[in-house]
Amino acid sequence: METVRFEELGICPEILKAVKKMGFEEASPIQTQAIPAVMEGQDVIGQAQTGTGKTAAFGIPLLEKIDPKNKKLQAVVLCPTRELAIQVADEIRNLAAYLHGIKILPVYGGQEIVKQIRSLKQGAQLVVGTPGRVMDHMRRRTMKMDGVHTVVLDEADEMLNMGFREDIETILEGVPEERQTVLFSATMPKPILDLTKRFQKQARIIKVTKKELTVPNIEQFYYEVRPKNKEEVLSRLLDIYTPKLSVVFCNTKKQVDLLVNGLLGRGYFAAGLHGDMKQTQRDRVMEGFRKGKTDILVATDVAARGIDVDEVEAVFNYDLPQDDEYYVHRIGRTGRAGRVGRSFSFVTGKEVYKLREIQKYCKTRILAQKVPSLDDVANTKLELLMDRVEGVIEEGELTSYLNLIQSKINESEYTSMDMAAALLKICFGERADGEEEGFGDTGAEEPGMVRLFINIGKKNKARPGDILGALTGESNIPGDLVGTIDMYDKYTFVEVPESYAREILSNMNRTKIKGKSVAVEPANQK
Ligand SMILES: Nc1ncnc2c1ncn2[C@@H]1O[C@H](COP(=O)(O)OP(=O)(O)OP(=O)(O)O)[C@@H](O)[C@H]1O
Ligand SMILES: [Mg+2]
Repeated sequence: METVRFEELGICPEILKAVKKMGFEEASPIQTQAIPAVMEGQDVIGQAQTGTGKTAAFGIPLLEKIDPKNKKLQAVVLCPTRELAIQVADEIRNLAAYLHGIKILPVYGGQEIVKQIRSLKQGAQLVVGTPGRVMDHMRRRTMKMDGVHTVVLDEADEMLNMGFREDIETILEGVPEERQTVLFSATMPKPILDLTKRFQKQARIIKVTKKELTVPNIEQFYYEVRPKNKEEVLSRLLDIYTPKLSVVFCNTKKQVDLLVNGLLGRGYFAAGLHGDMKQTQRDRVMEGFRKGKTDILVATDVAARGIDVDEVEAVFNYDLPQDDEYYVHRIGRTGRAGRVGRSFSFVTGKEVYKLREIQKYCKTRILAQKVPSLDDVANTKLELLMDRVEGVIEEGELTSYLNLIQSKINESEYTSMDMAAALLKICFGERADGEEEGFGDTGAEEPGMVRLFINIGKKNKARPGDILGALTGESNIPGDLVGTIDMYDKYTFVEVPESYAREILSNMNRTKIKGKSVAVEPANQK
């Protein structure tokens, strides 16, 4: 089905104005089909790929159906995670920017209930919430469901899955039976679809049919990786593809914490998100990620569904997801609203069979890739640096530098080529004309260890013993835990347990070895 203009969908001028302001030019296929159907009052099951605007597909007709003069609660959207509830409420609020008298409120666990009750008392007509908290408010009678005419289950298959099903039943029992019930998701497994009859009346299935479940504008790759090498491979891919923002999915909270520490130790801006964190901390992490202060979000499946952050250019399955559907949702955090994206999945041993199964389920191609070598990484870094050089030349304003070079050339035998090459070598320290083939590679061999680069200065005659002394003295790290100390010319590397890496990084810059200040940085710094 062709896309159409929003003007053709019978939407009120206020919402049309908001849609324009949000930069939507035409309605997506799911919006084209679902908006009129939901506006008419039909029960709908809407299935369309990730990032294709399902939120507005139910958000717009919901707003059309809310009577601003009636201050009672009229519609409820249920979402599986707190972050998604906040996001969906925000998107609907944007759509309602020019409508007066409609109050939209997100309610979710972990947020102060007293504050929520106060807001609810002021009369919200649309609540976007997580099931647990909504049930809580229903029990307290702070959410009265007798005026609710529409219920939306976003990520419906997840909401009707075992973990949420009972809660959803309880909530729907509290809502008048003549309600409209609307379900949306990018995936709708058959067993769940069979279940929907219990909640809906003659539901109309609107499926934006596509051969594949995943979005075609996501390039999908996989790598066969040994578990202990995953972190190293991840950093190489980050360095080579330099995604603006990325999401890395792990299967356990513990792995999330471990990986965040590892990435921080390597000099990346990473933050973790999982269910054991306090809500205030979760909110802070999401805010930092949305603003681009953190460029790598390491998360469990709490971030797999619905989360919409424009600039996510890569998704990593650090661990392969347990369910096929989750693969679709996880990689769908990139390539949204027509943008391009890439996904990288790590498989170990027999998981390669699991990957084939995922491929079959999604009807997509996931291409096998060779793990990039350190040389590949170095070449990319050099290319990026050269791009920057070009940019700076284009910008101009180089006169004072040109004069400096000219005078240096006049007083020596060097050519400008020599100077440029030398400057590049200084900027690009580690490469040293390729003589250290595979150099630093061993850093990945020792699990749990982080490689740090210590610049002890040219004239410092420090020996490994001195460095070890300073390291252990400053950071309380037991001497026997320090791995190799490699000294190459004036470069010194140490391997230390990642749990100490951060401490060392913050302490060592204030440390002196043999009376000279030293600088420490992660060896693989971007
Ligand atoms: N018609 C449109 N034109 C351009 N952008 C749109 C349009 N509709 C929605 N968007 C934007 O596209 C992005 C993705 O939308 P949304 O989050 O609703 O996707 P979704 O289909 O719910 O995906 P998921 O299955 O991952 O939840 C959002 O940033 C949204 O603002
Ligand atoms: Mg969504």
